[in-house]
Amino acid sequence: MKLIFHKYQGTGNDFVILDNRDERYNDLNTEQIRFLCDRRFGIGADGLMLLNTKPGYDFEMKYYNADGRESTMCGNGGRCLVKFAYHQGIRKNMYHFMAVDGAHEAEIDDDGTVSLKMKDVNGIRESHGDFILDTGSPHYVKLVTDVMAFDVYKKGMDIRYNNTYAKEGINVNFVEQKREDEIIVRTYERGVEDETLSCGTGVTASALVCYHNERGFNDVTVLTRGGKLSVEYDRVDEDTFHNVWLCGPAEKVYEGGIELK
Ligand SMILES: N[C@@H](CCC[C@H](N)C(=O)O)C(=O)O
Repeated sequence: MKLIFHKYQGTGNDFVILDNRDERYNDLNTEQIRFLCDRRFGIGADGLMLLNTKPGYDFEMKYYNADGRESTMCGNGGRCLVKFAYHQGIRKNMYHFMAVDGAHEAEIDDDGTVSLKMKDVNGIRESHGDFILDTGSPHYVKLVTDVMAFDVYKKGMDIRYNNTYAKEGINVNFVEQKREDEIIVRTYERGVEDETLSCGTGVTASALVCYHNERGFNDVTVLTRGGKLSVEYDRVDEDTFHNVWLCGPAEKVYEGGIELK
């Protein structure tokens, strides 16, 4: 079978996207998705998404990690899928789409920036001075100094595979506070089982942990190895966050065809 794919990236978090509105890719299996995401034998990507139809919404997002398994929400993926929908002719002032963690809104600015409304967050758990929260995907956040010199792969893997998280997995973020409203984040991603250049739900989790206004509106600039994002939100109380928006670039890289066995 010849498969037509589209490659997108959001701050270096890269994705294979398939237009599945006619359901032609419904039967893709784990092995095939893993092959498509393989950087040596396939196209290469951190994850794969299907653009599906969904009654009552502009579209549905289905997300798979590079290991071929369907996973939880992907923030950068969601932003890339909105840009893809726009390029496929789905033109809206405000997009409404369904994902695994519920309904999302998104908009595209004149400069191409894609802003995605994330789910409300209710609850941050503290453990040994680190933080655990769910921003659509599960995240572990650890504050460190000199994050660019940090061994993200080794330390991330140690946490992701410890007894507590080994079975379900968790994404692990290492965060350096640069200024009151600016942080640097590096993430070890579950399902990729490596550091990625950026992780949207991880950036969001890190920004919620690093609030600067005790209550009300916060706007945090987040630097990743793949570029700059911003996270805006209202801090309702200690661990309740509403109106959480993840904003940044999402670009088409190329499109092509590949033979599937
Ligand atoms: N890169 C994503 C997160 C994708 C899901 C994650 N790997 C998981 O399995 O939890 C993002 O931008 O949020």
